[in-house]
Amino acid sequence: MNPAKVSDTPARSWSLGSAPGAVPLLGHALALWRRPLEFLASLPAHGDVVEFRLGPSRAYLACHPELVHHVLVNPRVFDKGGVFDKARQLLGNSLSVSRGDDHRFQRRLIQPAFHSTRIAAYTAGVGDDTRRAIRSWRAGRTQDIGEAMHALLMQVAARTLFSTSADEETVEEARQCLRTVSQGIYRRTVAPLGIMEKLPTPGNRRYDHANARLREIVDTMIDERRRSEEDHGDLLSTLLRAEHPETGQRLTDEEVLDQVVTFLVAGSETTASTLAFVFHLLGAHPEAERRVHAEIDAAVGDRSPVFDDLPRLEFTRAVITEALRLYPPSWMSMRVAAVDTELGGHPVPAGTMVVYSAHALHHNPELFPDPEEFVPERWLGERAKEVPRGALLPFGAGSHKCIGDVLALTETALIVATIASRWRLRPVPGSVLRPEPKATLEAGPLPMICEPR
Ligand code: HEM
Repeated sequence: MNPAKVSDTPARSWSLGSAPGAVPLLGHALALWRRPLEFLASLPAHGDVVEFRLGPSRAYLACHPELVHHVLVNPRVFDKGGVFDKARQLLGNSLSVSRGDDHRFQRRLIQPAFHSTRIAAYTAGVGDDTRRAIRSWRAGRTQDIGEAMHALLMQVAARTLFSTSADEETVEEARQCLRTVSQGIYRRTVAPLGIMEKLPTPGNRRYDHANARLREIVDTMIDERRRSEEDHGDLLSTLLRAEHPETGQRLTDEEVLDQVVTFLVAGSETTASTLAFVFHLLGAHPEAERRVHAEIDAAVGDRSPVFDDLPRLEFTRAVITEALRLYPPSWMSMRVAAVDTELGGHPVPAGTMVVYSAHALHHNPELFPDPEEFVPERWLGERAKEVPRGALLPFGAGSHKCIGDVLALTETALIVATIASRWRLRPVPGSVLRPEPKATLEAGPLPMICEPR
């Protein structure tokens, strides 16, 4: 097959390395399975492109930001195959798993719904939702901040997507279903064979039930909304009214359902984990915490923060960016070479898996000095300009770049501002952060003590 027509890899001499420590038959599969973060972060030291083996198959990690960019902006060559094909069976043909012309079509239709001018309206109630959620917090009480943020995020996601149509009980039920579905999708996409999920085990039955119930809940809301024909100013209304700019085509109810479930899966745990990491970092760095508190007090005071306050929360946003650098929720993603091609001048045969890892990029000392240190100042003023282009990649790049990035950053900043204006969260002595790399990077158990400010 002829090499595909792609924008060339940036011209310079790129080094190809091999991951050390391959085990007979398995290659590096065990290392990637058992300690994925350490394994991925160790690879850039061996080259700009590093080859590793998963059983008999060869795979490549694109380590240099320019090569990662090259992979992500050439989706016809580096295609969303592999796990995304399996995810498609689970999520329907929605934005995150579609490809090619179909993806381009969906993206054009849906992109306006995420335009920054709409985000202000979607997030208008986030501060009030957060206030309500933390009303039950008591001085001295310990709580798992990951769990608390997950519950809150589901309320916020429901508000953003469906405004007021969901009652609290239904939202909580949807949250429980979403947890089961997200974990099930992860297990099913990484499982090499499609047999295990078809067996009538209790776990599979739980997954099937949660998936059916979640879709039923969302379906009911779409149905109600279609009948009322009112514009509620939320994401669901925008999706239902979205029209392709050229063809005028709209999404069917089934397509809206797939998209909404995808937004819940792609947007809730990622944002909730980011918040948990932010509060963990603030609890561990009192000086940064003081600065965040002072900034929020000056910019927002006692009222609920809104979208327009964000420009004045510069340090708070730098803390969030630094949390996303240290703990990117989307820690690894992959593409498959659709045709024989090359990466950094090295041949990549069709069918080869090409991986990019935000975790590996963000922890590379060549890109970020003292990569393990929490330094929000990296993202302020002139210093921010020193960060190499493409080195920070929490939301990916190219045509599949996260469509919810502005929404996620806005929700995160508003929630941090609302909570930090009232509470300081202290780590429980002796508790240690152990991030869990699953479908997203989760914070794991994170007990923190609430102290009123
Ligand atoms: C901190 C929170 C979030 C992070 C870190 C994050 C990260 C990412 C990343 C890295 C990708 C690209 C994956 C790849 O290249 O394979 C992605 C895609 C996507 N994200 Fe997010 N995301 C977040 C929040 C959200 C939210 C709030 C939504 C929606 C409400 C969302 C919806 C999506 C969708 C639909 C895609 C697929 C886009 C496409 O393929 O065109 N995400 N996200």
